[in-house]
Amino acid sequence: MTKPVDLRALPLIGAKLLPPPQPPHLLEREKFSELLHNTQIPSLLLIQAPAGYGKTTTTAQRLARLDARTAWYRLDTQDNECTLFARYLTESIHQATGACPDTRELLRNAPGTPLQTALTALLSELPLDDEPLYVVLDDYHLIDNPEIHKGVRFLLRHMPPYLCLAVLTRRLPPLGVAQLRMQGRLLEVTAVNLAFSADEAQAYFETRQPFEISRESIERAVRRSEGWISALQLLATHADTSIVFNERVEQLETGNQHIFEYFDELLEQSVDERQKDFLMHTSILDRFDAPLAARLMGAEDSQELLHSLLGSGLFIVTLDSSGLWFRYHALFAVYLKHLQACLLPQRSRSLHQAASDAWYEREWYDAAAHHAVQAYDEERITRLLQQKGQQFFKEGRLSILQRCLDALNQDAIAADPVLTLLQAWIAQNHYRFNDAEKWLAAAERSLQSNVEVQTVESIQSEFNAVRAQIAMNLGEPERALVLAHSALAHEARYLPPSKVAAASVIGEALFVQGNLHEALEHMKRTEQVALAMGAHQNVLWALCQQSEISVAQGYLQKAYNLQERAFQYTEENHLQHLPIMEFLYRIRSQIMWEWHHLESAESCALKGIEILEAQGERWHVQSYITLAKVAQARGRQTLCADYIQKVQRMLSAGEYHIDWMANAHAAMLAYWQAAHDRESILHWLTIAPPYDVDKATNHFMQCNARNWARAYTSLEQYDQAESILKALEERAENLGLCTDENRNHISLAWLYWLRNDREQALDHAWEALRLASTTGAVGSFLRLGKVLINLLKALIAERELETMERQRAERLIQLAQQQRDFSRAIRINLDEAIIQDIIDRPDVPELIRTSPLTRREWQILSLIHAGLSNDQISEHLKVAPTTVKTHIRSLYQKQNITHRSEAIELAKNLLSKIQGE
Ligand SMILES: Nc1ncnc2c1ncn2[C@@H]1O[C@H](COP(=O)(O)OP(=O)(O)OP(=O)(O)O)[C@@H](O)[C@H]1O
Repeated sequence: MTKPVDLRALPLIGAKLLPPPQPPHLLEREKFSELLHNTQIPSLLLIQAPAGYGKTTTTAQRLARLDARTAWYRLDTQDNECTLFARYLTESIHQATGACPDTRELLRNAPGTPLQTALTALLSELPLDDEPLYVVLDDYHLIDNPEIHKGVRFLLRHMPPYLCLAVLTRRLPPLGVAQLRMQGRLLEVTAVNLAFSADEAQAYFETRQPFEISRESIERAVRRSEGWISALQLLATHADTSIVFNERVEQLETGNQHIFEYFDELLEQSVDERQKDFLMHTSILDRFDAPLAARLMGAEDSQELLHSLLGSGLFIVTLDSSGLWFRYHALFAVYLKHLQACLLPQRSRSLHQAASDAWYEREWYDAAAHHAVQAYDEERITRLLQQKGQQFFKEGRLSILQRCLDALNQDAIAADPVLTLLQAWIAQNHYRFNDAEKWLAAAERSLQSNVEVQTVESIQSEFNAVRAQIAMNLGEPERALVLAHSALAHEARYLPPSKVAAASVIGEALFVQGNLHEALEHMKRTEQVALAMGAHQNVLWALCQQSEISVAQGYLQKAYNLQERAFQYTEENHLQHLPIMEFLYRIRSQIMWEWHHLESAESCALKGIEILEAQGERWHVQSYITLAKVAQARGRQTLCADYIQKVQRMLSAGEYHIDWMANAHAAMLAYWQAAHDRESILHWLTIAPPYDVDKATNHFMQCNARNWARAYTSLEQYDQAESILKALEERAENLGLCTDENRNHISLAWLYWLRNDREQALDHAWEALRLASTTGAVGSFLRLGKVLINLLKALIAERELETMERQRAERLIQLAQQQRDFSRAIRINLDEAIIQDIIDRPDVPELIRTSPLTRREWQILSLIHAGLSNDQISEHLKVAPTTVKTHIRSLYQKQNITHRSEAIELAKNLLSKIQGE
């Protein structure tokens, strides 16, 4: 028999006392630059987060920046032996400070020394006052010996004030954390803090990937990984093109083998069979508390199991401050669902049924409906729809409504007017107009034989509300008006919000017919009725429509304010995830683009994509259009081309309203013009929707006709363009479509300028400038590209502009000058060899060698030296301005710089070496 190893006497492993090596693609994290100061030292720095969240890397990075004395101790399971723990601890402190030689000696000679004695000796040897000292206990979750916890508590009670114990752990250690928190001696960092933001992820990928990744993709990756760096790292390692990258991001939702394996190992190490059972049963839930878990498990001990799992450092997120509600981390949830489907497939249905009933009893009806759908349980779905379908509709919860209806038998729907109306509204909302009509007709047939004539009439009138909206969407406002009035003639017995919808159709019809004032008044009244009814969907719709009408009238600020009201309403009623929110974000992004607030325009478009993520790409067209426009304004040609391509693909694959098409075509034409792609413009003319200036009574018909004029102008067919624009202009002026007037004058100015008709060009430019004092238009001007500079310079020189107009013109010139043309976009490539050359020189500042800059940071330093502003750098490098800021902060931190002038000085010094000055 072999003798058991005496752990107390084992030699110490030197590597356990070394700070971890820095990863090769280390990202400086600005948000931690304020963490810890040598002046204010907490007793305990607790960094607690699940595996792979960056606890070790972030701590090591921050302590290195602080340049403080650090005793690093990486624990493993062997360190549960008390003396071994005391020896390593003493050794690490000794190596960092030279202190505690006697304790070190004592432990070497008497390995059986009790922990308490050893720690007392260690504390007695530490001076009472000294420079800050950080003692890091990394992977502390591996310690489960209560004696050691007791020893650490002892240490925390008696250690000198300059000493900070940094405990890095996956789970909460029993170290009297609550008391330290109350005493103000604790500093906590959690998974929420450690998670990478989209900006950080973008900076991280930019240093790693040679290809361009869209912000959309980055945000999706961060959303799905919840900023978990290990998953982001995996994406970076396993993708060599942007297409593969995007595929990997998609996989985060369906399941990635490497991540599954990672979680397999984690479960193997940290949970027992009973805990695993808990995970399997609750995996189907989007959120849970202990009673819900108990209900699904049918077990008494679920409270204890939950408690033990929370203590095991798994990927479980606490949802509220009461600490009663939890959910699984998004990627862990994907994994658990997969495991559940493999291990307990036969239980799936009954688990979902139990969950549906439990939620129903708690009056969380959409969760109840969700699980009823997952269980394919028609009975439960029907019961829920009959009781709550109207409420879902009123509150705009259309996604769950749709999933319920999709799971039902068609005859059951046709026999029920409420279900039919719900189904028809959903179909119309998805632009499946024929389907909607089929549902209505089927119900009419089915009901005719079963109910009285009067009832049939009133049902038909309610059905006409849907038909009115369909007619509206098909571009038939006259028919829409007739149907809407017929819907308003009867009480809405089955689905009261239908009547509000019919009323808003009348407003929409008036709007597209060019009766802006009347339309606005109508929409205001509709909003009031919807508010009184608590019909959220209709309230938001009415507000968005008022915003659209205000935009058409040229009052963009008023439209913005209306949108603010809608956002506020959303917040008050917790409606942030309703599909209609995409509409609100979309119209907000359009105003932001027009005002040249590109970052906001981009983030609103991305928000729209996020909201409709589950509905499929078809619904992202409008967001993609904005993203293409933003990319063009930033001079990012590849990205713009990608979005334009996507939009084209989607337009050719499905049918879209002329409003969407005209908007898309405008972006496409602007792109082709900037890319000097005459062929695409010529081709577009062969497939473009026909225009009719007489019908250009609204923004989309105006836009469509203007697109023709744009195309003709780009192709130097000026006469055709002129006749369209002149007729459009007259129509817009008569109807008070001021934003269109503004855009028409810009187009006319451009046209005449190209045709060398200077006087007319300046007349229209001046008029456009005047109108811009109401609209605030910027984006529509900048779309002209560099031509705008000469045009406006001539205007300032040759006409007597009022002060405000001149200032506006000057601002536009400035923006146009900063704007990058596609063809002129500059990419600066600093050669690796040259950088190495600089670093190798003996006369470079020490920090350049000890805190190496990334390639991107070198580029940015050289651009700062060249005198570019942050915005210009972002344009040059084709990255977001926030990314530039992140790089600059990191650069400053590394080189201990506080002002731009110092950066310029450093760059001058370094770059002069390669330039041989
Ligand atoms: N700022 C960063 N820049 C680049 N990579 C990082 C950064 N932070 C963490 N990483 C990478 O993420 C991975 C996980 O980081 P780390 O080991 O620090 O996590 P941890 O939370 O300490 O994990 P564990 O619980 O397993 O100890 C590592 O591969 C690390 O290199």
